[in-house]
Amino acid sequence: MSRSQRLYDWFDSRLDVEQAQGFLGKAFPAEDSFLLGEVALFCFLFLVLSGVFLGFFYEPSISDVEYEGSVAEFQGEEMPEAFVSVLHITYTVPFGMFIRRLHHWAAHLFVASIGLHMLRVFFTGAYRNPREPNWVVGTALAVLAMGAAYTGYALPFDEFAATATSIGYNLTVSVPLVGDFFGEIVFGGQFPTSATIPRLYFLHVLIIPAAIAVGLAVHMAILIRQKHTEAPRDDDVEVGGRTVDRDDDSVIVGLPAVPNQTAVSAVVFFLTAATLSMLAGFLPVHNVAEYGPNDPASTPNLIMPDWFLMWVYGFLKLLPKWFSFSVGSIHVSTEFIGGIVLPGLVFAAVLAWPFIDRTEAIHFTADPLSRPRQTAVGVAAVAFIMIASIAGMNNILAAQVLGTTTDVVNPILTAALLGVPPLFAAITYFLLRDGASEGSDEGATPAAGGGGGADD
Ligand code: HEM
Repeated sequence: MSRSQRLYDWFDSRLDVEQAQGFLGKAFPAEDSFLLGEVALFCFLFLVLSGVFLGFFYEPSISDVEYEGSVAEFQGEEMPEAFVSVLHITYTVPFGMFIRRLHHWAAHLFVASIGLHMLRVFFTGAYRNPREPNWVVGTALAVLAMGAAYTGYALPFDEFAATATSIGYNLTVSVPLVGDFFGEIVFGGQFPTSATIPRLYFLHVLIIPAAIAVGLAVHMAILIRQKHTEAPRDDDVEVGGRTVDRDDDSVIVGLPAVPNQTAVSAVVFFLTAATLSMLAGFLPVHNVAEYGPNDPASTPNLIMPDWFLMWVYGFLKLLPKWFSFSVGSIHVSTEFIGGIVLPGLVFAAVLAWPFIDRTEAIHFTADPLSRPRQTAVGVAAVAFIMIASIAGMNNILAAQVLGTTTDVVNPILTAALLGVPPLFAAITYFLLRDGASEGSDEGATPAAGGGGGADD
């Protein structure tokens, strides 16, 4: 008996590997866009690993300490400990700057890949019956990912990031009746108190990652239970000596999980690692030494959230200040409407979508070109978020691009936000209408091809 066979038998007698073989042979459809979810998954892994490294050196406190590090301009100065520890990570700890940058880029790639994954699921109709629950779990994961990035933004406690984070505090306390309570829980009271950074740190390193990990476990469990969607097949497919009918939706045709799909996933893993390493090696991130420690007495000229929250900032910029009212003793402010109500409605619409676009249970994905209505809605939604994001940068657009003031560009941006999405939706609909047979969601998408496995 060979050594490998003996090793196999050793494990088999203890772990019943034989029984797991059915699971290891499960088929995974061979579609490149299905790998976006894996990129998000691997980014989360890199975030946790790099975050653990940073956690060894970061100090979640804003008590003043004397700086004695290698940045000459701060020598001997009393500064918040959180800020000092980030300078220490960046300039003194071996590989500190690299890991800090890697953590930063992994966070951005995480959110970006989630966004693209969500668009893939939307445009191919993979959210439809019976996958609505996974769409809902996914939406929660997207919110948590943004929450993780937001709570991490303020941790260096430099002037720029701390001021941008204070916008979140203002939005939180703007919620009628319960705002102050949540401001106390999340920020430890009036931003920034000595409790603010410890609270944000606690959320950033424990509560939100744990919630993401639980959400991911549920997301993957539902995926395995329901089986992955698959592109419609052109023809019957020969797999492992049996013929699978082109319309047989009880069987998945794809690569066996082990070893083929595992090899593909390994490539995605190493490509993600390589991309993040390249970014961390060559692209600097948020330069804390340049901004200096947070100074509650001053406000930086430019305040900006991260790009993925820019659309929310856009709502805040476009809503006129008079757009607020009172009901009895309850004041409904512009901050509350622009920063909480409107984004809340956007997420409510996202959550509700699979229950609006209702179908019979369906296994195959759809061709976006054969779904004029749904694709038109998707195009309008993307246009809406992009215009709102441009509005979030209205001051840069006005001063640096158009050489004018925000008073001039704001009405144009408001008109664009309300007018362009419906216009794009109408154009998309009319362009696709003739080529698609409405109601037949499965258009002429070419089949994913055979692959090596079939999974009942
Ligand atoms: C932390 C964030 C997320 C991670 C790591 C993640 C990961 C994954 C992975 C690995 C898959 C299987 C491969 C694939 O289809 O790409 C998947 C499938 C799926 N995801 Fe996500 N996902 C996340 C967020 C989301 C979001 C924001 C949505 C939508 C709102 C979503 C909805 C779905 C659905 C419906 C499926 C099943 C698709 C199918 O069967 O074709 N996910 N996810």
